[in-house]
Amino acid sequence: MIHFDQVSKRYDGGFEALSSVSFHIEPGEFVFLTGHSGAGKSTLLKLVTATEKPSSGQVRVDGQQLKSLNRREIAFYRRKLGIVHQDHQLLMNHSVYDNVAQPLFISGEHPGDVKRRVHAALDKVGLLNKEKFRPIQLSGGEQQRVGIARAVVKKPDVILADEPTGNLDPALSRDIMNLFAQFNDIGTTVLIASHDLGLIARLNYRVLSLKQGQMISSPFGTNGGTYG
Ligand SMILES: Nc1ncnc2c1ncn2[C@@H]1O[C@H](COP(=O)(O)OP(=O)(O)OP(=O)(O)O)[C@@H](O)[C@H]1O
Repeated sequence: MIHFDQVSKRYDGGFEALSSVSFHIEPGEFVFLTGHSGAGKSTLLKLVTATEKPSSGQVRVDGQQLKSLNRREIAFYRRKLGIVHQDHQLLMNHSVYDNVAQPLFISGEHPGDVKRRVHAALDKVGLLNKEKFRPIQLSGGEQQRVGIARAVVKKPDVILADEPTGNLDPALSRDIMNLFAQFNDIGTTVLIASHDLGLIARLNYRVLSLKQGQMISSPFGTNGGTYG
């Protein structure tokens, strides 16, 4: 589903954030991406979302060579991705309902479908009773769940999450991971960047580890990895 072939990313200014990274993730896999701060995790995710382009090498997702896509094709490509940000990036002046509906409004869905799908997504994350609230009226964990509902409302093929449990306590972090596991159970490919080694160790998923821009463990295997 996600293929990196000898991918390097050098930012303007010359810093090489990723160096010749190769790995692949099969459809329906659940994979953690870990590494110290600055190791290149967010950069790797930005290459998958086509927010950044590789300086060299190839990124293919679901058979599509990302560097050959034009702006319109990138917007269309992103429809198959559900992206969860650490800081939620919610619209604070809008209701929970409107936040979750946002991707459907953007893609011009029929209003009847919007309501059905938003309610299904909110139900999945346990927030159906808070659809009229504004994000500011919710706890951090609830806000993160709104972000997840927004990411999954279009039934993406791939969920990408950058430190989705960064500010949450251990119990809430487990709840969030369980949610991702539920989406994975129905076939969604999941890639999560996380520092939380304790949480990762408790879950039996493949771990990709980056160290100073290099992939240092199990790029193709199925066992866990560490970084040090
Ligand atoms: N737009 C940019 N321009 C220049 N350098 C950048 C840019 N974005 C990231 N970098 C650098 O690339 C390196 C990798 O950054 P990245 O955000 O991918 O790391 P990370 O592993 O996600 O770190 P963290 O866990 O702290 O979020 C860092 O040294 C960072 O300073």
